[in-house]
Amino acid sequence: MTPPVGRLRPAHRPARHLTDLVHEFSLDAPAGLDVVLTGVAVGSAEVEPGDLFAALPGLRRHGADFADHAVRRGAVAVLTDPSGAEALVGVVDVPVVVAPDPRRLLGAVSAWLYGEPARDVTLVGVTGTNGKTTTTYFVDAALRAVHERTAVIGTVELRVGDEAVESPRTTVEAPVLHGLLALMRERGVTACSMEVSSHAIALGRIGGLTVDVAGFTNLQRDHLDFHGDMDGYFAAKSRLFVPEHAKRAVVCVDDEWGLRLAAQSEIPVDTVATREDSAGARTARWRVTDATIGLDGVGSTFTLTGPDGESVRAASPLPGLVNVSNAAVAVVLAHRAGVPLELAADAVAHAPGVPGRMERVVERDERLPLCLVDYAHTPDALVLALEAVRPITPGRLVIVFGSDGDRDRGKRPIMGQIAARLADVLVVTDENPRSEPPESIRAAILEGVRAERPDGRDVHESDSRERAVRLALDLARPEDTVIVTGKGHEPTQEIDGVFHRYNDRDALLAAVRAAAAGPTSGAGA
Ligand SMILES: CC(=O)N[C@H]1[C@@H](OP(=O)(O)OP(=O)(O)OC[C@H]2O[C@@H](n3ccc(=O)[nH]c3=O)[C@H](O)[C@@H]2O)O[C@H](CO)[C@@H](O)[C@@H]1O[C@H](C)C(=O)N[C@@H](C)C(=O)N[C@H](CCC(=O)O)C(=O)O
Ligand SMILES: Nc1ncnc2c1ncn2[C@@H]1O[C@H](COP(=O)(O)OP(=O)(O)OP(=O)(O)O)[C@@H](O)[C@H]1O
Repeated sequence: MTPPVGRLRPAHRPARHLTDLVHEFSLDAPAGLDVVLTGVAVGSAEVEPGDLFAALPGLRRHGADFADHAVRRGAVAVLTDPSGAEALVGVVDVPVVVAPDPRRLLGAVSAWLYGEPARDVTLVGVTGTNGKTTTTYFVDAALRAVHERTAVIGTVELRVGDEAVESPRTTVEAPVLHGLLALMRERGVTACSMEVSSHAIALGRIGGLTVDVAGFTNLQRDHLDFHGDMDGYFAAKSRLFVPEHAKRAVVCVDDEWGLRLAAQSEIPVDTVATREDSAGARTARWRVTDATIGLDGVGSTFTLTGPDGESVRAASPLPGLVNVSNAAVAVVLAHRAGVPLELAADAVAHAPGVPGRMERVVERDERLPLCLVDYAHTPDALVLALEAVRPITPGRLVIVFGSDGDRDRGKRPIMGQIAARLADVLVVTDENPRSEPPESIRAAILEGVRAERPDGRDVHESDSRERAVRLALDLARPEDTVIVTGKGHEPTQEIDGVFHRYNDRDALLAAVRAAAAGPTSGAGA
C-alpha cells in the first residue's frame, strides 16, 4: 500500500484569506497583513506550499520550534498560542496569528478552510478499546449496500473510494481529517466510517466534526500511560458522545462502562446487548440472542431484535463471540445511518475479512497448521482471541506474541499469564520495543508466564519476530493452530526510533515457504 505522505488532500485546493480567518475566529493578528491559505498542517514535515502551520504546544516540544522548518517548506502563516508567538518574534517572516488554545480551534479552522466538507458525507465514528477497526469495516460493508462510493479512516488504511494509502495512525490529525473529507466530496464519496481513538478525542483531532452516528464497543484496560486511570480513559471516550460531535449514538452495553455512557448521554442512544449474560442484557433496546458459533469456526449466526419488535437473523463473518458483538453493533450503526436493517445485516454477514483481525493466512491441510494473525494487544483482547481459536483447534494452540515498548508496562506480565493459561506452546518475542531494551520487555512477559507455568514447559523466547514465527511453524503439527498476535496489519516494527518494514502475515507466508524448502534452525528457548 502507498505510504500516506502527500496523498491526502483534494486536487482542488481551497483559497481563503488569512484576514477572513482572523475575523471568523476572533484571533490576534498583526494588522494589515494578508496571505492566501491553500491548506493547513500540524507537523512541519507535512507542510505544503501555501499552508497555515499550526504550531501547537506538545507533550515534549513546542511546535513553534519547528515553525522555521515549516516556513522553509512553504508555510505562509503560523497559528500558535501566546508562548509560541513570543518564541517566534524575529524568527519567521510570515504572519503569526494567536489563539489562547489553538489545538482546540484547529479542527474548526480546518473545516472552515475546506468549506465544511463533513456536511456532504454520511459519517459513522466508532470508538472503544477493542473492535473499532473490525466494526468500522463491517459498517463500511453495510454502507456500501446503499452508497456507491464510501471511505474508511482508521488504523489499517485511509481509503477514499478505490484509492487506499497506509494510515499514519488510528485517527489522523484534524487538518488531515478535513482534507480527506474534502477529497471525498471531490470524488463523489457519500459515506465514511471512521475509527475515533481516545487520543484523538483528548488531543482535539475531531474538532469541527459532528458524526451522524457514534458507536461505542467497550472499554478495557489500555492506554493508562496517557489517560492516567480508567475514569480518565472513560472521560476521554465519552467526549465523542455530545451534541457537538455526534447526532446520535449506538452503545454496546455488555460492560458497565457502556451502561454508564448510555445513562449520561445527552444525545439519542440505541443500546445494544450482544450477550445474554451481559451487564445491559435486560434493559438494552437491541438484543442479540441465539448466537451460534459456526462449526467451521469461521463465522457465527445470531438473531438481532430491535426496540420496535423488528428482528433479523444476522451473521458475523469472523470467528469468536467478540465478532458477534462487533457485527451486531455495526448493523445497528449502519441502520441508524440510513441503511435498511435487512440490507445492513446481509452486507455485514458477507463483509470481506479485515486485515490483521483474525486473518486466516494459512488454511489447515495435511501438511500445515491453520495460521492466523490477530491484533489482540490488550489482556482482554488476548483472552477473547485465544478463546475464539480454541474450538477450531484439534491439536495444540501455538502463540507468538510480545508487548509494546513505551506503552503500559503493567500489562506485560498479565499478557504472559494469559498466554500461558490459554495456549499450549508459547513463543515470546518482540512487538514494537521503541526506545526500551527488548529483552527487558520479554523478561516482564516471561515473569507472568512463569507465574502460571513454573516449569517453563513449551515456552520459547526469540529476539527476532521473524525467527519466532518460523520457530512456531517448525513446532506446529497440522492439527495445531498458530496464532501471531499483537501487530495485526502493521507494516513496520519500531525499534529504537527506526521503523523496519515488517508484517506478521508476510512473516508467516515466508515461514511456510521456508518450511516447504526444508528443515530450519529456529531460535529456541
Ligand atoms: C501521545 C500523543 O498522542 N502525542 C501526539 C502529540 O504529540 P506531542 O504532544 O508529544 O508532540 P511533540 O513531539 O511534543 O511536538 C509538539 C508539536 O511539534 C510538532 N512537530 C514536532 C516535530 C517536528 O519535526 N515538527 C513538528 O512540527 C508536532 O506535530 C506537535 O504539534 O501531538 C502530535 C501532533 O500535534 C501527535 O502527532 C502525537 O501523536 C503521536 C505521533 C502518537 O504516536 N500518538 C499515538 C499514541 C496515538 O495518537 N495513538 C492513537 C491510537 C491509540 C490506540 O487506540 O491504539 C491514534 O489515534 O493513532
Ligand atoms: N468487541 C471486541 N471486544 C474485545 N476484543 C475485541 C473485540 N473486537 C476485536 N477484539 C480483539 O481486539 C483486537 C483488535 O481489534 P480491532 O482492531 O478491531 O480493535 P481496535 O479498537 O481497532 O484496536 P486498536 O485501536 O488498537 O487499533 C482484535 O484483533 C481482537 O483480538
